[in-house]
This record gives sequence, C-alpha cells and structure tokens, in this order.
Amino acid sequence: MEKNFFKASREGDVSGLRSFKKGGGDINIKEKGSMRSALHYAASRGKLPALEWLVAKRADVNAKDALRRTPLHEAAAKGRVKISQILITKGAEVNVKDFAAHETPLHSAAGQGRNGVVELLLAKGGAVNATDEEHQTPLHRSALGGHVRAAQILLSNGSNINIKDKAENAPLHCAAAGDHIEAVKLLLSQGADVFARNKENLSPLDVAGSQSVRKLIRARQKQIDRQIMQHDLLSKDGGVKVNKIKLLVCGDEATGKSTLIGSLCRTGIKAVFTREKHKQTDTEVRSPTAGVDVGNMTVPNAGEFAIFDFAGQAEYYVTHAMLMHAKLGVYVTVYNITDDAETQTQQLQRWLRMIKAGNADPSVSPKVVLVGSHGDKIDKQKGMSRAAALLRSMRGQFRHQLDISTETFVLDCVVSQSPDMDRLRKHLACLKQEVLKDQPQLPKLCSEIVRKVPGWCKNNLGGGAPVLRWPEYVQAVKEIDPLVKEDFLLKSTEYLNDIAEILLVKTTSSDPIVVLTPPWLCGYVFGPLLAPENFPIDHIERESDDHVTFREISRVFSRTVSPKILVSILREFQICHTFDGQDFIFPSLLRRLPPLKEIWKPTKSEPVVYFGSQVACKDATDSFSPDFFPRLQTDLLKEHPGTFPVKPAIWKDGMIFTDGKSEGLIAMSQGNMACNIVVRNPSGYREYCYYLLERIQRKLSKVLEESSPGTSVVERVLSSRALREHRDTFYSYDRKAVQESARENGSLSHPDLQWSERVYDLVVSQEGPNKHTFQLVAKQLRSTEWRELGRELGLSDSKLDRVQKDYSGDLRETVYRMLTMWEEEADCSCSVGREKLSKALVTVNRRDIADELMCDESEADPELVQPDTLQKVAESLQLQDCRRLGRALGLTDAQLDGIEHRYPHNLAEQQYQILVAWRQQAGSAAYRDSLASALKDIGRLDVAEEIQEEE
Ligand SMILES: Nc1nc2c(ncn2[C@@H]2O[C@H](COP(=O)(O)OP(=O)(O)OP(=O)(O)O)[C@@H](O)[C@H]2O)c(=O)[nH]1
Repeated sequence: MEKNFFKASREGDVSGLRSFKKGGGDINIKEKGSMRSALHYAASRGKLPALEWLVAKRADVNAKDALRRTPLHEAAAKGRVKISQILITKGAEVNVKDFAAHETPLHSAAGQGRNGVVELLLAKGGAVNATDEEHQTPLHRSALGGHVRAAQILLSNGSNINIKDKAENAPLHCAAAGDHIEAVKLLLSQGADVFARNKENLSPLDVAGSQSVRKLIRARQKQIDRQIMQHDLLSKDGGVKVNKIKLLVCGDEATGKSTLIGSLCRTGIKAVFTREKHKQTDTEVRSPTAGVDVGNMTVPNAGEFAIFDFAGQAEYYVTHAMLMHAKLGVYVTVYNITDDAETQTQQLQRWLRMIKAGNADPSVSPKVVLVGSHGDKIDKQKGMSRAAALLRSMRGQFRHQLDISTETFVLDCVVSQSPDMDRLRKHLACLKQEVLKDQPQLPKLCSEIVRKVPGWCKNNLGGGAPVLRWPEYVQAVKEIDPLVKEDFLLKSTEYLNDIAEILLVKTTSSDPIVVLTPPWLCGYVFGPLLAPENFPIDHIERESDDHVTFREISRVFSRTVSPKILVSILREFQICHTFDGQDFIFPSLLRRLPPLKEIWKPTKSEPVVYFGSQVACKDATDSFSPDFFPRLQTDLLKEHPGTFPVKPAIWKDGMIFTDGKSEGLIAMSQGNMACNIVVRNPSGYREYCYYLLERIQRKLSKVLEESSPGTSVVERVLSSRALREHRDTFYSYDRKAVQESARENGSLSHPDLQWSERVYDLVVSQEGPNKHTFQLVAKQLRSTEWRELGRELGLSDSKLDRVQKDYSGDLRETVYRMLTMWEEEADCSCSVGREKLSKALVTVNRRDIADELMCDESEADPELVQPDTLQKVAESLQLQDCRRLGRALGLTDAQLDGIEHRYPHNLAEQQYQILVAWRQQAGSAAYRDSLASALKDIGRLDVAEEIQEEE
C-alpha cells in the first residue's frame, strides 16, 4: 500500500493519494531507506496537482529525507518555480541546509542554472552568500556550472564576487577551470580579482581550462597592470607646480575694485592708453560687476593669480559668502579714502567679519591687505595718515583672527604705473610667496583633470551646465584613472578648488558639487539671478509675493542651460526653495520682517507657554555669514509638509512656522548679530515646545557651522515673560547665569526688565514623556535593526535616510532621533506610544527589549509614580534636599556622584535625574508610598502629603 502511495506521488496520481489517505494512511509517511516523503517526489517530478493536494492536506513542507534535503531542495534543483512558490507560501524554510553538502535550495538552483527559482528564492529571503560544506556560495556553484544568467542575478543581488571557498578558490577560479568563457567574461566585467590566488597559490590564469579563457584573463591582467601603473603615476606629486593663488578683491559698491584689478595687471603703453580712455569715459554710465568676476590674470612682478572680483552690491553677499574661503589666497579689501571715517570703518568691518566667518581653520589667519582708492582726490599726506589710522584700528580689532598687512596703501586705482601701484604688486608677490611656502606640488591627476575639463564641458556632461554632481564627476575622472579612489580624488579636487581651477562646493543636503568653470557660476548665474534692476544684463524679475517663476528663470537662462538643471543646482546650493516647481523663493530677495506685532500675534488661549533661545555673535569681529539665514530658511522650508504641515511664512530676516502642535518664530535682531528662536504651545505643553526648539536649534548649529565656520557665538536664554507680553525687543539672559540661578533660588531678573523669572519658566524641560523609553531602546538596538523598526513604526524611507544622514556614525543618537521623530508624527501619548513601540519591537524580533519596556510600564498601576509626579517633586525640593533624598531612596553615593558629574551646573536637573534613577531602579516597585516615606525621612512632609493626595 505504501509503495503504491509513493508511486502515485511520483506519477502525480491524485486519486491514488486520496485512496491511501482514505484507507487511513499517513500522508507524511517516509519511504524506507531514502526517507523521502510523497511531497519530495511530487516536488521533484513536478506533479503540481498532486503537490497541491498534498499541501492542502497539510503534508509537512519541511520534511527531510535521509540527506536532510527538503521538497524545496528538490524543486529548486529541478527549476520548478511554481512548485517552489507554493512550498514557500506554505512555510518551507528558504535557507534550510541539507546534510550531505550543507547546501541551501539556492545552491541547488544556482548550480543547475535554474534562473527562475534563483530569482524567486532571492526575492523570498534566500541568503545570497550562504556557504556550503566547501564554503562555496551559490555564485561559486553557478560559475562552476557556467550558468551566466544565474550568476548575473546573484551578482545584482549582492553576491560577493571575490569570496573564497575552502580551497580559497574565487568564483573566477571556478569559471576559468570549467572553461566557461561567458561566465569568465561576466565575472571580469563585474570586477572579479584577476590576480586572486587559491590555497595552492594558483591564479585563475593558472587553472584556466583553455587557451581562449587564458587569453581573456591575460588581456585583463595587462589592462589592470596598465591601470595600476597609470594610477601610481597620477597619484604621485609633481604633476602640477603650484604657482598661483587666489586674489580675492572685496569692498563696497563703486569703491574701485574692478579698476584696481585692471590697473594692477596692466603695464606700459597700454596703461597710459587706458588712463586716456578713462578720462574720456568719465561721464559715461558705470557698469558695475555682476556677481563675481573670476579669471586668471598675471600681475607684473607677482605672477599669476586667480582673481575674484566681488561685486559690492549687498544683493550678492549671500553668494559671495560661499566663495570667500581661500586656503591659498590673499584678500584685498578696498575702501574709498574720500569717504568719512565712519563709513570706511563700517564697510571694512563688514568685509573683515565676512572673511573671518568663512575661515574654518582657526590656526590660520587669512592674509588681508587694505587699499584706499581715489588717492588722487585727496592730499597725499592727509590720505596716508587717514589710512594709517584706519589700518591701526582694524589690525587692533581683528588681531587674533586676521593677518592684516602693516603696509598702508592709498592709490589712484586708475593709474597702473605709479610707485604706489608697484609697491602693491611687490607686496602681493611677497604674500604669494609666503602662502605658497611649503606647498607641495599637486598630484598629476590634477593636471589631467584640468586638461579634460574643456572636453567634459563640450560634451555637455552636466546637461548643459558646467556643473557635475559628485558621482558624475567620479565617473568622468575614471576615464583618466579607472582605479582612482574617491578620497584621493576629493583631496585632488580640493587642491584644484584652492587655485580656482574648478569649484568644489560641499552642501549639507547632498554629495559635493563640482563647478567645472567657476566664471559660469559666479558671474553668469549669480549675476543675473540676484542682480539689482539697474544692471545692463538680462536679470531675473520677481513677481507677486517676491517669488520668481519658472517661466522667468527660463526666460533668462534657457538659451544656454536647461532651467530645470539650473534650478536643481540652485536648490542644492540652498539659495532657493520651491514647493511646486513653479514658484521659487530666494530668501535673500525677500522683504524684511514687518513689525512683529503684525505677524506674531498673542494667542487667546490661557495656558500658553513660551520659550526662546538666542544665538548671538560673540564680539565685534563676529558676524553671521550672509548665506547663514537664507540657508537655514531653505533647509527648514524643505520640512513642509513633513514637520511643518502649514507652509512656513518667510521674510528676509524672519520666519514663522508650526509643527501642528507648537508655533515658532525665528528672527534676526541687533543688526543681524543675533538669531532668536521662539516657540510657544497654546495648550501649555512644555515638552512639545522642547521638541520644536531643539529641532530648530540643531538645524541652526549645523547651518551655522557650515556657513560661518569662523564665527564665535554665545547662547542665551530669552525672557519668556517678555515673549509672552510680545515686547518689540528680545530680552535675553546669559545661559550661564540661568544655570547658576538654578542652583540658588531658581529665579533671576533682567537688568532692563522690572520682574524676576523662574528658571522653570525660562528653560523648557528636556524630559519628554517617552525619553527614558527611547533611551532604553536606543541603547540596545543593533545597526541592522533600526531601519526595520522605523518602517514598522510607519516612518518613510526618506525620513529614515534623513535621520541616518543627520546622525551618521552615532547609532544610539540615530535611533533616539528616529523615535522622537516618530513620536512627534504619531502624536502618541506615553502609554499608547509604548504599546505601539513594543509591538513593532516584537515584529523585528526584539521581544527582549519589548518585555523590558513593559516591565518599565508604570501606567498599569495607579500606585506607581508617574513621570510628571517626579517633575513636580523635583520642583518642590530645596537644593539641599537633593542628595539626602537620593540616599533615602536607596541610591548609592556612586550613583549620585555620577548624576552630579553628568549635570555639573544644573542642580534642578540633578534633582530630577535622581528621582528618575530611583524610578528606573525600583521599576515595578516605584510606589508613591515609597517616595512619600523617603520624603518624610528627609523632613519634607509637605511634599510627601502632596503626592499621596494625587489621584
Ligand atoms: N579718480 C578715481 N576714480 C576711481 C578710482 N577707483 C575707481 N574709480 C572710478 O570709480 C568708479 C567705480 O569703480 P569700479 O572699479 O567700477 O568699482 P567697483 O568697486 O568695481 O564697483 P562694483 O563693481 O559695483 O562693486 C569708476 O568710474 C572708476 O573709474 C580712483 O582711484 N580714482
């Protein structure tokens, strides 16, 4: 009878199977000896109806035969896709290993070139790099069998191309030994190591089975040899001798920068001619510089410079700030000697602050030369003494940050041949020598890139714009050196950026951007884009609401570059933002903030809470780079509709937004020397204010660090009461003073305000209701798990990418921020949130953490202390109670020291943390009674009674 049953399964005879079952037979019965089940036979022979009948009758899909092979092994080896699919759907283990060779179904399918099954298994979680007894992967198997398509599928699913088996053979060894020429070609084209050696020290060439395979491998070896030689050569110094630096000429409008540059670079007859010409054109309309004029020029006796002529119009400062850094450069700051002293001081201070703000390396002081123009319009002696006084004052103010030349220059910038102009040329030559001292020669790769740039531009590589995103650029450079390493390329490109051959722009939101021809971006794009209306160039016109339309961008630029590409570049530069691809907001072109009372109205609801912080320039030499605020704005605008469900309203120097729970205002004040962030929650929820405030602060620090690396700032706390009263001015307290007062009586008063404020009202709590829970999860989650958890919680991949980018390298912080992001989005109260989180943890196989969270759960028992009770107790305690209470609650001195150490200047926080530590330690025994009795022990009967009376 059993024999008939197995025969029926082999032949696909469903009625035979049925009658066996009817007769009381066990359909999972195994054949003697082979131990195969009926399902093994049906799967192996492809008897679909029989197999369907068997699985419908609950035949064991993971039945193992004498070699521990399952029906899925059988189906996979025979390439039966449909059957494999049914087996998997019914619970067949995808990565099960057999006994004889430890092979998985994927090994079986790959080894037989069963492409459909290979695809299916990979889609169902088949381990692409699983190893068998010989340590071979499915790729080894497909290479051995010469199954090219299977190998291709495996490689595109992440199979390791150079993985070695027990005998240290790589898949290439297997394909070469088997004389599988197409498989060899595939592996070579995908980067297989052609020099790999096995245990016997044999390379793929040594084991190759035929002349044609040997030829193929040899050709590849030669190609690699050539590439290595070329790569070594290109990586060596000595390619380009650096004899050029940047000359960055800045100063206010019409001070004479372009005139000075022209005269500096001219000599002899030509110069005299220019003077004559100038005289004739004195009455003509002047044509100011648009954006930045960039070009290589030779200054007689000083050699070549990459000259940046920065337009003086304020509209351009935003983009100037992005171009003002120079590792190898000298700044010439021009002012008009005939202007009054106050104007001169203000102008110079502004430019010098900008130079300082852009300097990321505090160990190097940028070299600056001050030049007074219009020397011909003032008595020489008088001019020199004015200039000397100004120089003394600037050197004094910026002594720690800038290396301002001691030489005084007052010039007639129109005249190119004069002793003073010669003196300036000589001075620039000396400075250039100093800058280039110890400068190594550039790698040869740099000169090769420079040689290739015109071709890349001609071939329309950037889609019309001479701008390449990093991956495109790497690809292009690989034409020169296919082995180029990205970090080496980045370094080489930084060198080229230093001498302005190309521009390397590092942005917050994406990979670096490489501008192949700097004049294109600096003059051609920035010029018309931000040009004031009186420019004799085709400029962009703004439409309603200060927006620029796509049509308008197309009108000005479409002749030479695709407006779409241009717009995407501008967005990556954080110069503009668009919500719909049609209207573009250039924050720097907007109107100034109207009086606050018109746009930031008091809220009617009573429990409203306000908090604010201020980031202010540290001293008179500091400023926010002009690109700081527009970049912060574009960064924040990107968060609509994510974090900000309503479109934020923005002005040149301010912004209003809401995350749906709290509202926020950012406004520059004190002549752009301070940035204020205000948040308020109309329902009085402090922790929601905290999230929003913290989020904005984090963004602000990041943008500040990128745009103004040389700027020093101090953080202050805004007076909450002044904010609540909607005063016109922002009143702030020194953050240190706030911390100190927290230690004393917990309140402080502002010298200009007639009241005192509690620290509790000024500083928003850093303890969100779920903070402890999140920390617990963040501490334990592995790098392979957090994304899955994020997805389970409903966060999109793009959001997960963003947190990963923001906190790259810090897993704990990444997980913590991911969870706070979820919490903000999901609007989850403490208990609901924890339940959802626990469920998601179980789904990602971290039941252990979920259990821990549930133990941590206190809401279940009303007698357990709630987080807000801890907050209340902490606030009611005297500072001297702090440690005593800790001891009374059973905390050790080491624990208390640890808390003190973590919050050295914040006694209020220490108190709270002591209570939190007790609650964590006591867990499900953190009863209100226990806390009350500890409070009684230290003589705080009043507080003890208060918490016992709580519902
Ligand atoms: N007499 C005299 N005229 C000067 C001197 N320097 C500049 N000028 C004139 O001042 C005007 C403005 O000079 P520009 O060189 O265009 O000024 P700029 O600083 O480049 O101006 P922007 O491009 O707007 O930033 C021109 O008409 C020059 O001829 C000077 O030293 N003496």
